[in-house]
Amino acid sequence: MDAITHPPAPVNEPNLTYAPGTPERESLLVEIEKLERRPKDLKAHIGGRRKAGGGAEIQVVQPHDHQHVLGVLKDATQADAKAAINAATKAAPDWWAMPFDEKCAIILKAADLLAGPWRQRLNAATVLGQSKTAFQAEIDSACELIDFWRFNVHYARQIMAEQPIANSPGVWNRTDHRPLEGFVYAITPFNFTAIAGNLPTAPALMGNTVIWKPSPTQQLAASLTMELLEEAGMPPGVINMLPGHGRALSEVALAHPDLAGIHFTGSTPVFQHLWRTVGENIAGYRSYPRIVGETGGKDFVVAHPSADPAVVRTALVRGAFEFQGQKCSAASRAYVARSVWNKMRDDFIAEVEAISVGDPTDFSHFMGAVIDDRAFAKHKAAIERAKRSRKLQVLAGGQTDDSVGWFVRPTVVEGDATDEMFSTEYFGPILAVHVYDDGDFEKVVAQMESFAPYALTGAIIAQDRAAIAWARGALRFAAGNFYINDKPTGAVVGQQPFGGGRASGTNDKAGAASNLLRWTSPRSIKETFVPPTDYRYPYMG
Ligand SMILES: NC(=O)c1ccc[n+]([C@@H]2O[C@H](COP(=O)([O-])OP(=O)(O)OC[C@H]3O[C@@H](n4cnc5c(N)ncnc54)[C@H](O)[C@@H]3O)[C@@H](O)[C@H]2O)c1
Ligand SMILES: N[C@@H](CCC=O)C(=O)O
Repeated sequence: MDAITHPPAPVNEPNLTYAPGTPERESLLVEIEKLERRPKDLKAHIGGRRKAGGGAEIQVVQPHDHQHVLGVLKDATQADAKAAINAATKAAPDWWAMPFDEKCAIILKAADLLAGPWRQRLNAATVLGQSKTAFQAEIDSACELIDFWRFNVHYARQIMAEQPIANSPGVWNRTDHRPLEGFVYAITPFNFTAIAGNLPTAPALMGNTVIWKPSPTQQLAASLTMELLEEAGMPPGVINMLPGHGRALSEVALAHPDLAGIHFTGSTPVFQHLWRTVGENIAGYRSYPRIVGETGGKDFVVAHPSADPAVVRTALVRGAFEFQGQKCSAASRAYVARSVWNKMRDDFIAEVEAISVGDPTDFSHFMGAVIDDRAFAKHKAAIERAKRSRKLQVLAGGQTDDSVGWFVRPTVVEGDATDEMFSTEYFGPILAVHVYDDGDFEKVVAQMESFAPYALTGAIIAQDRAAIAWARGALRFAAGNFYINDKPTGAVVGQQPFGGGRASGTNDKAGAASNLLRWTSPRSIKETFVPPTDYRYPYMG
């Protein structure tokens, strides 16, 4: 019989500093050099075998040096999709039968491999493939993914232990936390290696088999994550990874009767397209697919007249421009009281103009390049429109250059709070600032609360406790992650469960029990020890 066990309690993985002379800095550079040497063949993983997809070739390049090819993948076709779904279906019975402790051990081993021998390989892939600085890669592809894996094991065990609290005399009630019946389709974004690693593994930990489609621009780190999981002992067919754009894959997966769930992170329009397609196909599924999606944001910082200008300045620089503003949580609109703005404006603009942008393998840079030519064109168009607008003024940045890499300077635009700058997600290093008269604090909060359709992250910066309390209430539904006197980015697994409402997603909170619960379908079991043998009740006399 299985014992009731206690795996190690989760603790957050500490961030390494990468300061000059540290061993982590040296070993990251060694891994960067290895990955840069020759392009990697980024194959599909289907039923434990590596296989080239059958579609068109796609090159994965360094965003900060777009002539430098890191790897090549082939877009997955409908035939690849069918093969992957068959592999997931075939692997399911053995995976269901595997004891839960063994599933936990695979995930905990993956976390330890990543904390140890794989750390710098995955960080190097994230630096090169997604143009993250060493520190931005460390908090993502190392610490956050390790945390997701360790904390998910902890939360999954809490779910498994959850049992009915009452039993009538002679009865034992139990809950069987079953996986879903069918496969889970995990679709992941370019911007976080940790999110890409979490979305397929969370349903797998709960006993499901998975089809994983990473973003083409994150494929280098995704392929290494898959290799790491195989080294940790993930059995063939439990997670099947198909590279590419996903269109052919979705044509098959979203129409398949065994689609049991979608675990998505990415933009709001793509999520709405997936949901709409599921709606159209609803009569054809064996069960109602679970749909979990964390999507876009237009995240805010509100600075009250009592705010410390230095705190506002730092929260805006880090919150808006780290990783080129390509965090769903990035501060992209700020509302600053005029008295505070007057004290911080010049220092803030000077600080933004001094930010160094370039190849992130040069550790002196604070920012790298934006992810691809599409993102570059979108940011450039938004900046050019701001330059032409009479309602807006570009105060800092505004320059773009795609000759070597897709570089966009951190840009600050001041102006009218009803402009689309304050409601559209550009997903780049563009911060819109609205300066308001100190007496208009409550009026401005009322306007910005629902001006954008999103509700992901937001921050209030103030020293006046009554203002903080009031804003916390007034902005209750405006953000799923709300910060007081801090930047709106950098949620930590186990500390600030992450996700938002409104157009930002289903708010199932990645890395929390509420997310894992979506990948189970509980069965209630009642056992009667001495069952009745006479159908008549006592009242019948
Ligand atoms: N809320 C969050 O937790 C969170 C976290 C990270 C990123 N995001 C959001 O993600 C977006 C940026 O990431 P992105 O550019 O990778 O997003 P995206 O929506 O362009 O792509 C996300 C994924 O969907 C895939 N995809 C697109 N069409 C598809 C289809 N028809 N079938 C299957 N897959 C398809 C893409 O290839 C990619 O793998 C931003 O909007 C950002 O706010 C949100
Ligand atoms: N969880 C991350 C954002 C993930 C989205 O891109 C943060 O809190 O900054």
